[in-house]
Amino acid sequence: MTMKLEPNKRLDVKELLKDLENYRPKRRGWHWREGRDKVHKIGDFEFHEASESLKNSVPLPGSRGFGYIDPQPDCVITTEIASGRFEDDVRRMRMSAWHGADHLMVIRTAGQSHIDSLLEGTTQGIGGIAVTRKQVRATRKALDAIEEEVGRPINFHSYISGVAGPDIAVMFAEEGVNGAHQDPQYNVLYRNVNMVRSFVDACEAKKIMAWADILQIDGAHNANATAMKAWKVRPELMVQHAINSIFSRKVGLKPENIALSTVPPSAPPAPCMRLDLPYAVALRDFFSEYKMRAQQNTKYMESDMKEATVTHTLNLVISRLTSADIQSTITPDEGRNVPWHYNNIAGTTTAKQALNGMDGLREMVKIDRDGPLGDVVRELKERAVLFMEEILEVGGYFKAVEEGFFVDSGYYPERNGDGIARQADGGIGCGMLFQRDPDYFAPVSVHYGNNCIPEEFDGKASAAIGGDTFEDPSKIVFVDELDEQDNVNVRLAELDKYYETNLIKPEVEWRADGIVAVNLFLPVDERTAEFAAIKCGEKMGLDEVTVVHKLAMHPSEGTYVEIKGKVNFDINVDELVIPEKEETLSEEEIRADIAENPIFVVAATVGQDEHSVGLKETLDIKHGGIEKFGIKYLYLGTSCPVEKLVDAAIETNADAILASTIITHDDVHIKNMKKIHELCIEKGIRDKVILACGGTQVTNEIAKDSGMDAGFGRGSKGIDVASFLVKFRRGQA
Ligand SMILES: Cc1ncc(COP(=O)(O)O)c(/C=N/CC[C@H](N)C(=O)O)c1O
Repeated sequence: MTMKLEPNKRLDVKELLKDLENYRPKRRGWHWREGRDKVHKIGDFEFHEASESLKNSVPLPGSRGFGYIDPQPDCVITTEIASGRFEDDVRRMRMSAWHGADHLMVIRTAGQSHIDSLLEGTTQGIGGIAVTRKQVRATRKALDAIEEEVGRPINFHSYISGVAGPDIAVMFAEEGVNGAHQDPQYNVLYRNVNMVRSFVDACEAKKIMAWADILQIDGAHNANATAMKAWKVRPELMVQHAINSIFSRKVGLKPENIALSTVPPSAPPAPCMRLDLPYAVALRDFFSEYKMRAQQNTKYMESDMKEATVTHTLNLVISRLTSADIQSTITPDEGRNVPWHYNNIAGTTTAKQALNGMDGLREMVKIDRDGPLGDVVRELKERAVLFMEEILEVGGYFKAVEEGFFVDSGYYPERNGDGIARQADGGIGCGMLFQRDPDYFAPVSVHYGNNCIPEEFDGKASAAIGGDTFEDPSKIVFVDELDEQDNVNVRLAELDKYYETNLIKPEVEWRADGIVAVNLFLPVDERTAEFAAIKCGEKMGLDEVTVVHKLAMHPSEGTYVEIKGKVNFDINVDELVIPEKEETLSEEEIRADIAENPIFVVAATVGQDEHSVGLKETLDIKHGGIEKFGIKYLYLGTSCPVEKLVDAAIETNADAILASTIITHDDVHIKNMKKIHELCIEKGIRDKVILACGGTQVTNEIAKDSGMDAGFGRGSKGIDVASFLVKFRRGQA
């Protein structure tokens, strides 16, 4: 039943859908990363806040300089995926897992909170995904295979809220969901579900979550995103955390499964550290027995992905200066539209990179509680306690909600009277609560509150039905599809020519959606640039061109614009001309050949170029350069005129010239390569000397087109060059 994934094969959605009715989750409950409390020796370094490494992963690009290590931070890292089609989301989950996410959160389709039953089948979602049993089961089955592939358990997460909360809790427990948001305050404040109904439902839902060992995330972060000035609700956020946490404890959730959803309430250009760090400290003072789920604040995210990433990084500094058991990421394009594949990865890798970089920060930097931070911490706690006291004074939580205590834009005890007020006798589901009869009996194994179990069942309520679905999964009713049109099979059929074929199209959310993004700069004001950019996209042959981001570089000098549009072609990969990848000879073979037939090389960084690192690494023995294989060389340094380099080759009767060129302004790298080639012809040595050029923007194709015998791009090493020289001399390259 378990799918097997091969790294060099795409996930087969059709195989995933096979035999779903018989799929059973491998395990229940939340998984924390392994090895969090030990020192990890990874590459040349020790990590003090890391966890076990992955079996398969994609390291950060910068890992190239560190032996391609990919240290995994100690905390769980989340990415939220919900393109609306689960069959595309599972592919994106696989990509995210390889980049370090082990908590995959699926946000529900708009308004699912108001649906008072379970959705069945796999309908397409809007701005989220229709969370149905089939979608959950298919996703958990895919994650079973993905976690095998990366070598780390993955937590699958969604939401237990809305009027069908308890039903969803049961389905999640049956299907092995590992984490869920559950906070009755969310229903009340943001979905206007009747407050009494919400708390009664929450008793049932939380009881079931406790049984299934599902980790709970609360909903306090929403006040952040909803309040006019989020930093003003800091006292209230702690009150909301307190209410949901103690309520959850009373129902039976264990503290280590109660995660507070904490989001730094502000962002630059505000002095966000001075507002958010004291808050993070105060929160952790109050709630040290629970887990912290830190997340970037989505409220201040605009369409500028770089800006979003910098704010995200500042949030991560707070996590490292205080604590985060789960670091949930937000995609940098959250401020634009439904997140795109590669932006889920971008959010994940921002977290991984920053947390790697700040490993052990608290061993060096201490929070100074004697300075201004201490005063703010105390003040925030006082304000929170006063808020809680006033709730009691007015007659309790429901009364306080009716009086609009929550999400008021005032900095409590200030009040601006613009809080979200709900009536205890109003909202969705109002009047739908019925007192249980004295002899009420529910034949289920997990249930909240009075349950008068008949003597004959000896305290085992579910014995009345021979066991319930928690005990006997064969009793789960699995509905494959309800809607003949809106289901995954129809979607797969529509795109059949792009599944397991040689045809591909660019995509950002869904397979073959054809969407591409183009970044351009136009030397005009913002308004003109917006329309000119669209025209550029159309002239490039894109359809449905829209601007997804624009930023004035100057009121009149120019504007940076990002557009998206659809291509109306697909690529047949079989028709691509892909040059054979150069196979590198073994070290021994290279060394033996050089020992028999020495090679002498002259090398320099040419033109006005001062970049020397890459060439030095290619040459000297310390970095595995060509010297390591016995090749002798004369290094002429940087900014070396090509004439001087060619003359040196003549004087030393060199077998090869190695030129390095990083700068590509005005295609200077190409011009220099051509000049070396022409000079060698002029001086009558072209057929006696091997010409090779390296540089971050150099490819083998560009170099050969410019008269070189080979080109070496980013990431090339000494052995690549040495192997080429030997093979070329043998006439094999
Ligand atoms: C406590 C709670 N319950 C339910 C829902 C979702 O409920 P609907 O299906 O009604 O949208 C949410 C949503 N939060 C957004 C996710 C955020 N990006 C996060 O990571 O926390 C929620 O916070």
